[in-house]
Amino acid sequence: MTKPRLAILGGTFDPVHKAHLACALYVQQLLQPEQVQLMPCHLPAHRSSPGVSPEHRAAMVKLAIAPHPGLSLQTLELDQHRPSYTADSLQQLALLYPQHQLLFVMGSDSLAYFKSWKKWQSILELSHLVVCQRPGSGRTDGDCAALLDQFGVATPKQLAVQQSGAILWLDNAPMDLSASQIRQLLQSPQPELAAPLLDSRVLDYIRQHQLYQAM
Ligand SMILES: Nc1ncnc2c1ncn2[C@@H]1O[C@H](COP(=O)(O)OP(=O)(O)OP(=O)(O)O)[C@@H](O)[C@H]1O
Ligand SMILES: O=C(O)c1ccc[n+]([C@@H]2O[C@H](COP(=O)([O-])O)[C@@H](O)[C@H]2O)c1
Repeated sequence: MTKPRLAILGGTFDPVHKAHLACALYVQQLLQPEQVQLMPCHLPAHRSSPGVSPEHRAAMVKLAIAPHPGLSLQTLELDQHRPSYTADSLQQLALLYPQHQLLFVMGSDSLAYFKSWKKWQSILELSHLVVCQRPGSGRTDGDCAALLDQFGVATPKQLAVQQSGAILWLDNAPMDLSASQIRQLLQSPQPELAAPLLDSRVLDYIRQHQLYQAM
């Protein structure tokens, strides 16, 4: 019998935007995990601190996923007040969900520097990687080529055959947007340009709490 799946989309979500949601929904539809959990990191290990608090980032994720059954918030990293490392989080998730197959979801820009992540080999021992295409990061960029050579490019069916260690390169339509672009727009003289890139509830929350404002 095939195992139930749990997909995890890790991120800073500063703020969560429409490409995150599109990616999560694409994975949900294609791979039918029991849930796609959006897991905000507490302190990213690899970049400067987020613009807003973990509480605000989590609240925005909750609002963005509210209309989508099957998408949920995973607070494991937020609950631990320390830098977040994916290998450690997946280790904990494997204990919490011993019956499940874990799928770690990322954008192709993340795969491009995956070999610099802490214990990246153990991530592939604990989960499959599901890679959502992002403009500017193709199969030959950064670490992608070497990883796809070493681990192969899996099909959705192949994910069922092995418990972990496969890389699935999705055929999603790439979406050219980022949280940094949104933060910049929100601080620009035309903050309304950020509106189409965000779920409307998230935009309302940002306005209500006066987040990402120009200093
Ligand atoms: N437009 C996108 N297409 C595909 N994947 C994306 C896109 N935006 C973000 N992701 C992926 O979602 C995950 C979380 O991303 P993150 O929260 O850092 O958002 P971001 O838009 O990349 O933020 P920033 O611009 O601040 O770096 C990462 O794996 C990232 O690659
Ligand atoms: O564990 C690591 O070494 C590591 C290094 C870089 C990124 N990550 C994770 O990758 C996810 C996306 O990161 P980011 O910066 O695009 O938000 C997020 O869950 C991070 O915790 C993890």
